[in-house]
Amino acid sequence: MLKRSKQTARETKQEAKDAKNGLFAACSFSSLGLDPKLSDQLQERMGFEAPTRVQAQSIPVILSGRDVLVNAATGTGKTIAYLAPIIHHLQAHSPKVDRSHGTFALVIVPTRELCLQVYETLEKLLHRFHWIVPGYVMGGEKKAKEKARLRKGISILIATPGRLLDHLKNTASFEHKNLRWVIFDEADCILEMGYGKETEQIIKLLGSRQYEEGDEDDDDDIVPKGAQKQTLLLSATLNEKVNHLAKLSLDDPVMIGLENSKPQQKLPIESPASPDSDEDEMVIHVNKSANPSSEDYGIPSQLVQKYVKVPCGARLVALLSVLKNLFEREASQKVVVFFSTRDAVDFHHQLLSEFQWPPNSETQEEEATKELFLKCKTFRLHGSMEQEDRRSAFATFKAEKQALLLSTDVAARGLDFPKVRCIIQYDCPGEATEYVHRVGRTARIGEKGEALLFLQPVEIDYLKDLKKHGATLAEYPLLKVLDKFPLPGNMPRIKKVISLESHPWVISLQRALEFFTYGEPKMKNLAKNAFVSWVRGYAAHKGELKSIFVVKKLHLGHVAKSFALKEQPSLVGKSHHKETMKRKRDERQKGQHPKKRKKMSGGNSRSTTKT
Ligand SMILES: Nc1ncnc2c1ncn2[C@@H]1O[C@H](COP(=O)(O)OP(=O)(O)OP(=O)(O)O)[C@@H](O)[C@H]1O
Repeated sequence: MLKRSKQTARETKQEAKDAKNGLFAACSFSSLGLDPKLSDQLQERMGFEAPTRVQAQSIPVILSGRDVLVNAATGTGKTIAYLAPIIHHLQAHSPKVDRSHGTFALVIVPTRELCLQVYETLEKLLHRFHWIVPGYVMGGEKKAKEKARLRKGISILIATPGRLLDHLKNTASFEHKNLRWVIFDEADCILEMGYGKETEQIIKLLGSRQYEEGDEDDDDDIVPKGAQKQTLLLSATLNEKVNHLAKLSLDDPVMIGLENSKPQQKLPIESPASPDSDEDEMVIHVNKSANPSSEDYGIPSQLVQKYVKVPCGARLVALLSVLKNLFEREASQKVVVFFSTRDAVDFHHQLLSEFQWPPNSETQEEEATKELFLKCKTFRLHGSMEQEDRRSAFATFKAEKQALLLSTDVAARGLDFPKVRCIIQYDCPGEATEYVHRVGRTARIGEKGEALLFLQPVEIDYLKDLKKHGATLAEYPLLKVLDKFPLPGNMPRIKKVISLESHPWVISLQRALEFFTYGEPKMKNLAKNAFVSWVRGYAAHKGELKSIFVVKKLHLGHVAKSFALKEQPSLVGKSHHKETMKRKRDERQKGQHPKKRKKMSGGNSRSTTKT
């Protein structure tokens, strides 16, 4: 037995080593053409022994001034790949860059947390180049303070699209006539989040790619006339959806990591307004005849991907059991759980922060042995939180060694939390791209990691969709894990469990959770709100996924159970309530028993913003 576990440990170590070997290039940062002080900073101060492959491929091309599209797996170091060449050029700039020259480089990112993260990396990189000023502007911050910072001058600016557009339109002192680099990090996400129109306006307001010849000479204008703006688009899931943005912003781009794309071609700067209208002008073109099943996204090879099949009514118990098992197996680790709505995050956060175990204590001694069901610190992150709470949750979770983060998709893109061992997708992501980014919060830079996707039996076809994109998942042995837990009191252990719901551990934990939820009006309200928004979110799945996540197939009583509610709240909106009543009336008239068909009747509820 011991021999086998030693062998498994050896194999895991070897796999991790292989992943690292495949990730790094056999060269040094300085051999890529970066300034020695900058290479030193990367190697000595930041501890990066060698560049990753994507860095080795991208840095020389970006240094050469070409526009670039970079598609590389999550956690492969794309941030350094675009920041290092910019710093290389700026530190050598003559005359020496100072605040009065305004902004030279603009990095556009989809979320506030990513904005702060890129800013932190930039600060570290600029350690020896104090005259280059980093800065950020983003939603949730005080505009007046940002205006003051922009007036003073920021050399490299990180921004979220909405706030950037606001400053471009309304902050006269925002100096950007020396702008030389525009970077869209997580380019596809910026568009998917509905920032398409803002992005087009930003591109327009920043002006054409070419600095106009013959402009009046200006002392602060230090970019040579005729020089070109350089634009970079990066993501782990660049696909045909970014074509419109690519056509608008890129000139003769070099593709990195887009093997199926068309060869480089010269593209018109101004393109027709309708996205992807002309196939010949597409920048990213997935060759479907070479790969008829669709495009593969880069998922780290060392990531262990699993799914757990759970009937709806047992979902909550399964989640708590999986988490307890994870933290009992390895106390010192970090886990992220993704939910589809903000209300669901709030409910589960409150529950996990307060729910104690064992549930029934009859004596004082038993009461004294009670402890939190999950002993780790639990954090939450979503878009309705106050900016300060968001910032603090993000920073604290990053620094913790053992913790759990419950989040919406706001944490799915780009965030780099060190040492996250496991990603749980309790609510299914939308498209496969979101799956890729969520799981990409673990197994970063060659580290090991696990990902677990929760699916109801009726949703199992989602696995086929993932397979089309190169993700193959093995089944998680849930029953085996449930069997490990000691049963409270004198509950008999049944030898053969027929269904998951009849498992004694599931029954006892579900009962305790419902007792807890009904113990406090606040908890019950959180559960009801979470139930309502979850059902709406479920109804909002788009495109082909609508045939997998069919709201009509939901048993709302079981959904309620998954929020520790004993019965289905009649809160899906008055229209739903009316519909249910009408259906029950119809069923009675037809002589059917209403309880036999307790499915969702209407599928027209729409989700609120998911993040
Ligand atoms: N050459 C390197 N050697 C070691 N670590 C590195 C190297 N380059 C970057 N890193 C580290 O790797 C981690 C991932 O980097 P980064 O966040 O840039 O990845 P990414 O490719 O942008 O991921 P995502 O697609 O999820 O946004 C960071 O912690 C970063 O500091």
